[in-house]
Amino acid sequence: MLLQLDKITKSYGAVTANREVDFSLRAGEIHALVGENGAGKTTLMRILYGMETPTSGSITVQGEEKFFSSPTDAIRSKIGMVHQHFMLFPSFTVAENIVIGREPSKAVGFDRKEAAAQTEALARQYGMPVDPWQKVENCSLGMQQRVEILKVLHQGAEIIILDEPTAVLTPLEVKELLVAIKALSAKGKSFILISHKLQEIMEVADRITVLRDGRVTGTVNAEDTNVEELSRLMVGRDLVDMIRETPKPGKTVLEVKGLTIRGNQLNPALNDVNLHVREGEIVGIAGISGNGQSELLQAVSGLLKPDEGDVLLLGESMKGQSVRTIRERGMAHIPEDRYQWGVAKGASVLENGLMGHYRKYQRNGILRGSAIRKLVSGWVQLFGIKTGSIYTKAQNLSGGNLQKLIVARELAQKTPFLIAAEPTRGVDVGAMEIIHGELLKKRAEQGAILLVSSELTEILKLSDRILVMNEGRIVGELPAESATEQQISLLMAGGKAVG
Ligand SMILES: Nc1ncnc2c1ncn2[C@@H]1O[C@H](COP(=O)(O)OP(=O)(O)OP(=O)(O)O)[C@@H](O)[C@H]1O
Repeated sequence: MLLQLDKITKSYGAVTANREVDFSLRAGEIHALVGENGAGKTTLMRILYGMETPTSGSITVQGEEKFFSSPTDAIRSKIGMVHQHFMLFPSFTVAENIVIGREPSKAVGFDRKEAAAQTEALARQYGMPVDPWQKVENCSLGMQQRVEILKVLHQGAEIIILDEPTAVLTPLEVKELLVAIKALSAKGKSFILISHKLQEIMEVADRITVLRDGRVTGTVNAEDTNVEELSRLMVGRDLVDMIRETPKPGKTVLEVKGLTIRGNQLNPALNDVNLHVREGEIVGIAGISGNGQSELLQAVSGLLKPDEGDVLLLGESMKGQSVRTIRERGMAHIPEDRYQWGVAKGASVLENGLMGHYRKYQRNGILRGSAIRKLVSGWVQLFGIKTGSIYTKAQNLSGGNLQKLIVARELAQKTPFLIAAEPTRGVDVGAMEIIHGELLKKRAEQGAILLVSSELTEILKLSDRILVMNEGRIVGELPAESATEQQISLLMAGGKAVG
């Protein structure tokens, strides 16, 4: 046994994130940690990585009890962590990011060539190809993920914590990452893997520990369980398959005409994009991230001014209109990056619940306190948002619970048009079921939804029509009832549709 966590408890005031958690890791093992949003997975790993101090309990590494007061302590004990959000310096090269903190030096200053050589050697040794000289901001997300892992390997990690490592990767990048993790574990490295993607866990994990409400509800060998049993252990009930009613599309709500954005270093170009979404319809956009989906959504929501083309909402041109006006005319927006666009982290759950829509909840310039509190408390219940109270700061919510708050706020607006970008990123299987149900309810109420998701299963499950984007263009449209993952993947990669 390489690592043992004994009876770890962590309380934040009235909230207990971990309750007497026992967890162990063997050398060369891949041990998955699963559980509902807010179950306490990230907190437990932050404790192991020295970012938080446990209220009680102990950590033993290779038979020796340890007290970590910072990540530097944990790194010294050969523990590395790759966080949910990349922690790389975008303007630095791959090699610079990998050696940071342990930079090779020459007589005067930093030895770039040696850093690149070390990076190449590490990449070769562990079969994780990267380009040492490439700036991180120009790397694909898959490559960035490899850089994160190589960085902890460069620090000498034997135990590697991966917190939702596949959340932003394409299906191919996910496959490559899982293969790399397997290969590393065969070479003796041990992994703790947090993920909501139970299928992936079943593919790579040796053992799986389930957390619920901060407690361990069970540790099982992967070969003795299956996805259904895991879901049940996590959410405490069986999940039900949703019923999708036959679409009854009405009049056009959103029309995008010849939308063109000349690209620059930050934004890839958008080339003559045309699409429409009707009442009672979900139009899904599939594509490898970075192919113009973000720019399309930003242009539609008024965040980015296009060079050419127009966006019509309910028949009216939104050219030159502010985001506020577009929202007031009938748009709600679940943004793809919840931290950058979705919330103000230092504000409370209640304040975030109003954000962008507070004008609706005022009378004579004064916010209607009790009505607002009732409203936001209602969402907390409906979506099972785990929070100390509605006055808790958003930054203290777990990632998935923050996502549920944003989804609840935007769905509650009952607007004719909704942009749903990665609506279930980082949420657990139970919450995913609820969010999908709510999106379908909006469709049944004749709402028009533009869905962008890197999860093909989500696109296929929810969409009535599927558009595929590649290099800033719509390269294909497929009816959802006959589209297959293979067809979509081929189009996403720039191929032609078949069948
Ligand atoms: N600094 C903090 N202050 C107050 N409460 C916190 C703090 N950090 C975490 N929590 C609470 O502890 C609980 C566990 O959160 P944690 O982030 O560990 O969950 P998780 O299982 O990783 O969830 P997710 O799957 O959504 O990432 C949540 O209720 C969260 O709101």
